Amino acid sequence: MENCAEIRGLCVSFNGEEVLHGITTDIPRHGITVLLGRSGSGKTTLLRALNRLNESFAGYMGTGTVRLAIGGGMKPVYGSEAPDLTRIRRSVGMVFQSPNPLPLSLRKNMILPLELTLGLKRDEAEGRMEKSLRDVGLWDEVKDRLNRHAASFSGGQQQRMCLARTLALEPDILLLDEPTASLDKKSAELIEEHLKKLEARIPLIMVSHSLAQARKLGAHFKILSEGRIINEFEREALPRGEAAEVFLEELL
Ligand SMILES: Nc1ncnc2c1ncn2[C@@H]1O[C@H](COP(=O)(O)OP(=O)(O)OP(=O)(O)O)[C@@H](O)[C@H]1O
Repeated sequence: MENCAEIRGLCVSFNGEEVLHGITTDIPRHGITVLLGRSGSGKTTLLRALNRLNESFAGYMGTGTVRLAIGGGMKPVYGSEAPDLTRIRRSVGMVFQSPNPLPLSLRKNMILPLELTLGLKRDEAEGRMEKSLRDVGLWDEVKDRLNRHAASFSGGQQQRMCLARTLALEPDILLLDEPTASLDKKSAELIEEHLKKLEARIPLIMVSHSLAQARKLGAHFKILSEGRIINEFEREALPRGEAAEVFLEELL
């Protein structure tokens, strides 16, 4: 199976305390990979190891290797052979638990990263904005209100905008850290619907606390406990229907 990530002996510590203990795993290119585990098991830290976000925190230390399918081949993300950090962050998009719009209009939220990161001209950026907002089913809802402050939209709309803003940069891999945790059921379902469509286009690696969501979206599952992967399996291993959630719960 083609991989989007190959992780070998990954250890991460903060202030001398090791929180990931030699993780070795492959993440397939196709199908959503879901990271599950109890609170504090290291899911977010593992996700952040992929775009080197752990480095932004005080007291970080890491060893091991991570190779990602970015820029048309498998590339190390740590060490002297790695592309520069800006390039890595652009290639590995991330959507966080709560929407994080810039304190600007929705249009500026979408356009600025395209102009500043990709150097697109205004017309091109506007076109890309529309396409990405359509991808997340938001265009028709917001097209007449693009100059309104991003924070004035609903939480679900803001989160879809954040997803669109990340997708507009055309990342090679998309990381999702509990992307629906702050949303109501209906908004969460909308995001799930769009993630399901995106999986054909881009590798998605997602942390989720919702077993129902994991069952709905996951193709590959990795269960973490105390900084280690303790179980890995494919969708086919899940029992049918809601029994899948009981099965997953028992593994956590
Ligand atoms: N920036 C940081 N500084 C210090 N310790 C950290 C930092 N980030 C994570 N940790 C520690 O690493 C361990 C794993 O945390 P992490 O957030 O990765 O777990 P998680 O499984 O994502 O938890 P949750 O489901 O509650 O979000 C925890 O003990 C946490 O306190």
